[in-house]
Amino acid sequence: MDEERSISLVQFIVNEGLVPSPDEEEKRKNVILKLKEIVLTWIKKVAWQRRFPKEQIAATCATILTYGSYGLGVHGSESDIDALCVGPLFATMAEDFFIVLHNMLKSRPEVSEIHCVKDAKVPLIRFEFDGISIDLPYAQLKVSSVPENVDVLNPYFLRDVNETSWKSLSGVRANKRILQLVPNLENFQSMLRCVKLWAKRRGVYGNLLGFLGGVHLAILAASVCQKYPNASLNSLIMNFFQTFAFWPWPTPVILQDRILPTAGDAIETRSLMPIQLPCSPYEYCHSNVTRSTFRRIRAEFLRGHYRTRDLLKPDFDWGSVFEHFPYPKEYTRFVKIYLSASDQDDLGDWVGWVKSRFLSLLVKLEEVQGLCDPNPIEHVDIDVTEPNVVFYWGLNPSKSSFTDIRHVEEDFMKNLKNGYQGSAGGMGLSILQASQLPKSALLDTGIGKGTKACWKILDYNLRRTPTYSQHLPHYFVGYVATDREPEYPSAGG
Ligand SMILES: Nc1ncnc2c1ncn2[C@@H]1O[C@H](COP(=O)(O)OP(=O)(O)OP(=O)(O)O)[C@@H](O)[C@H]1O
Ligand SMILES: [Mg+2]
Ligand SMILES: [Mg+2]
Repeated sequence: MDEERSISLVQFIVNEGLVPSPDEEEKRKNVILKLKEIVLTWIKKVAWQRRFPKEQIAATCATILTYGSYGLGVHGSESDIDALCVGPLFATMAEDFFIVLHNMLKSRPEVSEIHCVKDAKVPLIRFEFDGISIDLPYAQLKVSSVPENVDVLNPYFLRDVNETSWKSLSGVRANKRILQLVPNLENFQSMLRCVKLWAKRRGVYGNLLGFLGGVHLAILAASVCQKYPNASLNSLIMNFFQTFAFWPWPTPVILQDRILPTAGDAIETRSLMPIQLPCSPYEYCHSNVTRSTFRRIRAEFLRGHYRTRDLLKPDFDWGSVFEHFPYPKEYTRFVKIYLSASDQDDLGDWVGWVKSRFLSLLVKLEEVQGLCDPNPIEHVDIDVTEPNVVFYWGLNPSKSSFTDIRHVEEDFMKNLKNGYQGSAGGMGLSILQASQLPKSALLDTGIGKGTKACWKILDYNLRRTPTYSQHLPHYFVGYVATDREPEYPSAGG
């Protein structure tokens, strides 16, 4: 039974198109090769500008290290490539990276949509290369040349690195450690692909809305793989749900590591779901989990457990585990968040900005409503002529008297206007009953009948190509920008 279920799960992953084709893989490899060539040319140019002797110019190198879902080998066709540029001590971030390298990239025919993201905790250049979205942060090592496959777990290379570089290195270091610690890489990768799909379908994926991000799920999955080194894919998934359905939060999830953190590395536990990064200084992986999202995530672990625990269930079907979360069935009331702008370009920037501040709206709604479920699915009202994006978040049914949402709207608008550099778009909040939801919101979850939807659904979690995705502004990088950093420590993000 166990084996049968594992086989059907592998088939399920393939049917869902989660594994990129060999052609796509080849394309990604080529992009990385080209990026490596570009940074090599760049570093020689910088050395030449510094008037270094010829031999030194010849000897100096910089490199690219991949991390994120690509680095773990669990990317889909829509995933970006997270690529860290690692340079030697003389190449500065402010000028050599953000000006010289930026200009070199910009002049390449393969590159489009290039933005500098300087105000994030992990500053980066974001662009499209041959149509693949790239996140390129920078780390500067205190060495005169960086070997192509530099070992960023080796203390020699980490001497005296500055704080920003340290944060930028954290994603690569954590990934590398995870890959070293999992007993069976292939099983881990298949498992993580499933877990990510499950989290997206059930509406509990994404750091920006207080759910779990790719790195959190990777550590949770790896911890189960460690505990059950010989388990099949099916058993790993079963154990994943069982483990976290009953996990005694806020006990942190920690990977078993030969190198144990020392007492000096003590970490705070203010996070509701602390998940420790598996590399020094063993900080908690930054997350935005709130009271509401905590409850939602836990309920989903439990549901997963109930759906998978009975190995002998005769009509077992993986499809039911990965069903879309039926918002209109689960909630009677919704808050509608309507965002608009005068053209698609402005809308892209505006929506990205608003999303980067969504957490404050969530916390506010939680305050007045006790519970709020931020559904990440984006809709477009095509009955309205102005470019727009609409969200529907589930609300606490027992607080039905709450209909005046104006002060929440005012508060949030104030927050949005603070620091926005583009031309601010529109934002409106209103309360809807489930029966007032547009048909597409019902269709999306398989509840509605097959009537023609007058709304278009953009699911940014599953597809990275909504109308405005080319214009994602620099604030929307999956990291919370520095000016709204929460109090608890974080690494990398
Ligand atoms: N909150 C965070 N805390 C620590 N590291 C983070 C955080 N957010 C992002 N990172 C780092 O950046 C990497 C890339 O993030 P990204 O948003 O691209 O997700 P991903 O895991 O690559 O998934 P996807 O396939 O959706 O791109 C993560 O794997 C992690 O190393
Ligand atoms: Mg990524
Ligand atoms: Mg990324």
